[in-house]
Amino acid sequence: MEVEEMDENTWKYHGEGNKSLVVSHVQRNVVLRFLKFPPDRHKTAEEIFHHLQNIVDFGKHIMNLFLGENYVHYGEVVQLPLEFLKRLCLKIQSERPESRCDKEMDSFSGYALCLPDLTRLQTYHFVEHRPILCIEIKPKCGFLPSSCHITKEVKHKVCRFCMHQHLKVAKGKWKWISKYCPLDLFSGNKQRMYFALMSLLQEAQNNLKIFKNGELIFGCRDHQDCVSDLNELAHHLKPFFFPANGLSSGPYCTRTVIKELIHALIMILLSSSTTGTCRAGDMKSISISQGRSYCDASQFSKELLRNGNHKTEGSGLPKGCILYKILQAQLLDMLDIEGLRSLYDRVEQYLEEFPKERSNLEIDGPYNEAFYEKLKDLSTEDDGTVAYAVTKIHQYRVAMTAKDCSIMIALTPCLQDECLEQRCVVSTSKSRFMYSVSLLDLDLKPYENIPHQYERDSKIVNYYLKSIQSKEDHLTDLYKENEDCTLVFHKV
Ligand SMILES: O=P(O)(O)O[C@@H]1[C@@H](OP(=O)(O)O)[C@H](OP(=O)(O)O)[C@H](O)[C@H](OP(=O)(O)O)[C@H]1OP(=O)(O)O
Ligand SMILES: Nc1ncnc2c1ncn2[C@@H]1O[C@H](COP(=O)(O)OP(=O)(O)OP(=O)(O)O)[C@@H](O)[C@H]1O
Repeated sequence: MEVEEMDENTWKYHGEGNKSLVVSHVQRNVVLRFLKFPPDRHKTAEEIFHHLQNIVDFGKHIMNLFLGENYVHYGEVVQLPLEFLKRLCLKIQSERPESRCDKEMDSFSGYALCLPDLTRLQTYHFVEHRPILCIEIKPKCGFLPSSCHITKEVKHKVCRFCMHQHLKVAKGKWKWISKYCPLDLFSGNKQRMYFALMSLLQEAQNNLKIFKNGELIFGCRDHQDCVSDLNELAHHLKPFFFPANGLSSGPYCTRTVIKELIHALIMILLSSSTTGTCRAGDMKSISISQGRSYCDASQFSKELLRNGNHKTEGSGLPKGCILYKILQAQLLDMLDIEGLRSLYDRVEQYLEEFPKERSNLEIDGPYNEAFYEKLKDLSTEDDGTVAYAVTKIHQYRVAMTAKDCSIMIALTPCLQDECLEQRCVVSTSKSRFMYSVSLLDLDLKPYENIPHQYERDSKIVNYYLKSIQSKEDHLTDLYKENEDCTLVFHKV
């Protein structure tokens, strides 16, 4: 890092999640990503350096091979002056959403990750000063598990995202249940994908954000601080999608512009990149044919059923498109948390007896070629060994990472007659864009989280079953009340 960059005024608050906080440089296309911790649980500088280096290694040696080097930006660990960090931390504090302030940005260790600013185009750097849009999508888990270890039938029919919505709304995390269903987005069927993306625009939660020139113009920083006016969004998008024509404002314009955006996103999400190395090709494809390809709770499927159509089509994803790659990584969770829990207990028991073996089992890395090779073993025949359990745990953690990552799609208009390689260009009715696709938040999920995942899974499923049941009871009561009413009515 150059000394002049150590002025806190050249950095601004960009966003944060549950585990990290990001600031972006006001001129250069880079960001700093800091870890966050509860106030009383700070780690030593050495531990933080090791944690960040592990994040870089995991991106560089595992996710890079899995997903393709064009999509993965692992960055580097940088050391920063503590005085600068103290000032930066103070400067950005007032911009942080309240719901994220239960954790503090790590300004004590002096370490952070330096990454490219993914709201900017990653393919052509000569366009740095052009206006740019970036759409961030957190798609979540795109398949229904088919593991034989599953004890609740509903998990084979309703996806985790749709079930989780009920608990989130009950807890007050979000106000309304979203109509977005990840299975629609991952279906490869353009109609279903359109419905999924439109649903995200209607209820973005933390699954959709839109940035213009690096600034958030649509989406939620927080459940209490959401910018979600589609007319306002269309106003921002109009110059990008209809640069020359005087499409007037109003509901027709909003619909037209939003439609153009969604069509562009579908084309990009389904396009196959042929560039860059992606070693997942040497891994056997994992099929989801045993599980069904639609979710019973999806509004799209319900709508079809209501119209007498009993078959929800999935066209399948083209191999090589970003959604296909993410889905393949997610499918490494072959046993479901219910099947994994006993394997975790097996490893824990072993470690209790032989605590020094933890490093040999490579639970905390190193994330290298050998670790990648182990991920390729897709067998699910349990031979009762600790080695088998550890391999399945590694695969599960990679899958969970892919279930929680985000896609960044950056779009900038091509100039008239600008001749570019077609693979990075998307055409809409009245415009042409250069685009880049990147992935963020590819940190490996911790081993220690497994018991917590198990509990959360059963909480989500039980709450869903309970709320569906009480909805059914409510409908039965209503029906009975109506019957009573009818009787009274007849008497009169
Ligand atoms: O369990 P989920 O599906 O709710 O995912 C958590 C996310 O919630 P979401 O449902 O996307 O709103 C959650 O996101 P938010 O904090 O709710 O924005 C985190 O991404 C969390 O990951 P981590 O523990 O910080 O590494 C995520 O936890 P993991 O399960 O990925 O560990
Ligand atoms: N390299 C980047 N370029 C631009 N924006 C970024 C970058 N990295 C992160 N962000 C922004 O910061 C936000 C938080 O980052 P990130 O998702 O990595 O946090 P997290 O705490 O790890 O997330 P989670 O809550 O899923 O655990 C992202 O949603 C994204 O908008």
